[in-house]
Amino acid sequence: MSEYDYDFIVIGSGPAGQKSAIQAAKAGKSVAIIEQDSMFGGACVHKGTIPSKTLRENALRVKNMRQTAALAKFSLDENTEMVTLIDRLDEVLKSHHTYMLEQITRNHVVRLHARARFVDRYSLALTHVDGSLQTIRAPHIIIATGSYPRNPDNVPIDHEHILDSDSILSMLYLPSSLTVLGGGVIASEYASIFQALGVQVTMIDRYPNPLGFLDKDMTDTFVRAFEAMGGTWLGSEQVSKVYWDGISQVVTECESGRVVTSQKLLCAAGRLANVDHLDLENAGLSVNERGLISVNERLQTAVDNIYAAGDVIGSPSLASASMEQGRRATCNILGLETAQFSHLIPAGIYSIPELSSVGLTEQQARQQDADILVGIAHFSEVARGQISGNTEGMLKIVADRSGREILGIMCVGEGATELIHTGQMAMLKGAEVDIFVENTFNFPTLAEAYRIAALDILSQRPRDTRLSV
Ligand SMILES: Cc1cc2nc3c(=O)[nH]c(=O)nc-3n(C[C@H](O)[C@H](O)[C@H](O)COP(=O)(O)OP(=O)(O)OC[C@H]3O[C@@H](n4cnc5c(N)ncnc54)[C@H](O)[C@@H]3O)c2cc1C
Ligand SMILES: NC(=O)c1ccc[n+]([C@@H]2O[C@H](COP(=O)([O-])OP(=O)(O)OC[C@H]3O[C@@H](n4cnc5c(N)ncnc54)[C@H](O)[C@@H]3O)[C@@H](O)[C@H]2O)c1
Repeated sequence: MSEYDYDFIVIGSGPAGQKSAIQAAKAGKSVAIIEQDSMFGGACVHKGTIPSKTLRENALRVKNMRQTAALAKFSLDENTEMVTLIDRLDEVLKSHHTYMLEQITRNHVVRLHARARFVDRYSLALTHVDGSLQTIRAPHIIIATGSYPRNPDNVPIDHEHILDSDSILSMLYLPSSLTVLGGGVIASEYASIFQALGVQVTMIDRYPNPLGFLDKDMTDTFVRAFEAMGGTWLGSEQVSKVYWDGISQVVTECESGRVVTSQKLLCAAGRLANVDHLDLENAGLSVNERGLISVNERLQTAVDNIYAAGDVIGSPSLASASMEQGRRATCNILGLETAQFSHLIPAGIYSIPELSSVGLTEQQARQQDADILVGIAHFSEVARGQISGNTEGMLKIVADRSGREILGIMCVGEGATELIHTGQMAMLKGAEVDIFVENTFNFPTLAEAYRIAALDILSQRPRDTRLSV
């Protein structure tokens, strides 16, 4: 009899854990996936990606209604229940949950509802919901335990007035005003979504611009659009104290002396790796200085039979990247061939308006060479943008100084997170800027923006290398 219960044990059922388990099962291995939550799917399904994007759909509807002259002043009243704004969430979650469970069952992955901790490098102790204990062993263990919101000491989260990204959607009513602490991805998405719903939103961050990893033109467009909806962006402000006044307001004090009051506050100040209950030291593991599990390029930890994937290993902390890391961790253990991992991972921010980016920003590219060429297409120049009234956006292509090699592509505006993939594929295949000029696009489409931005670059090329355009 084997000394092991399974070939593979995966801790965590988020995007990283799921894809890791399915890949192992497809390779004919016996697999157990352990999830402490009653629901399967991790933060992505229950607290993050899917719930926030469901709310966003309704916020967009409200925003689009306001574009009709007769409804320009339309607003939701203060007693609007949050459930009406995420009315489709139950349906979306149920169908996603069913799809995931069917996939797990179809592939004979054993699902264990328990909290796992290491006993040694091959063994895990499971605490089941009824308090019972079980120990299971496997030669290969994958840690995919994800992350949870970081709550700074000076922000007393009570999940009623002062909320984090896990509890924000549990508010009963749409608030009249909301302070959003942070200028990162979660902050920008929720701030613009709530502002589009008519909530008076103030965003506060210690940095001068939100989403500092994105191209400055993109974030400037985001801030302009946010402020045009009535929102307030307060950059370069360090929050010193947050408290509920006990009556009706959350008070946010900044080191500059500025005081902001609002009905609710959302703290979106980053996320921390979920490792607290794992007893990593029993397996011979520890976390790095950022509290993350360090892995090598094969996603292997310092203990050679233990791999890790997803938010628990840090950046880019995306559902999209976590899935791919989970799959690759398993492939690496099994010696299955995978294409080289591409670092061209797109960023997609589901704010209003959407933002998306792949490769270098204009600022990053200029640091390497001041003479790069940049082509811009405004959605207002694209027939589809004019027809749909979606004229707020722009697409930018950053090319090398010859105007041929594509260094980066970024887009702001509705459809940005989809549009980016056309450029991503061109970059992955090493195509030159000309590909967007020499091929036919459907008309009218927003994708035509690629052609316009590429033509903009072609017109700036050194004379002898220009195409006839
Ligand atoms: C508000 C919000 C919006 C987001 N939007 C997007 C988006 O639009 N696009 C995108 O790509 N990404 C988005 N993300 C990021 C995305 O959700 C994460 O990158 C992704 O969920 C990480 O996947 P994971 O598998 O590493 O971990 P998780 O999804 O966090 O799953 C980890 C699972 O492990 C379980 N677990 C932890 N410890 C144990 C233990 N000891 N025993 C058993 N089980 C355990 C947890 O209960 C959890 O279910 C968003 C995140 C948030 C918070
Ligand atoms: N669409 C997406 O892909 C998506 C959506 C949501 C979340 N996510 C992922 O979730 C992760 C967490 O997102 P996040 O927005 O919480 O983190 P983040 O690290 O992106 O942003 C945190 C922000 O909070 C600010 N901050 C922290 N403490 C502060 C203080 N005391 N005063 C003022 N500002 C302060 C920081 O300066 C930073 O800008 C990200 O890594 C992201 O990849 C992705």
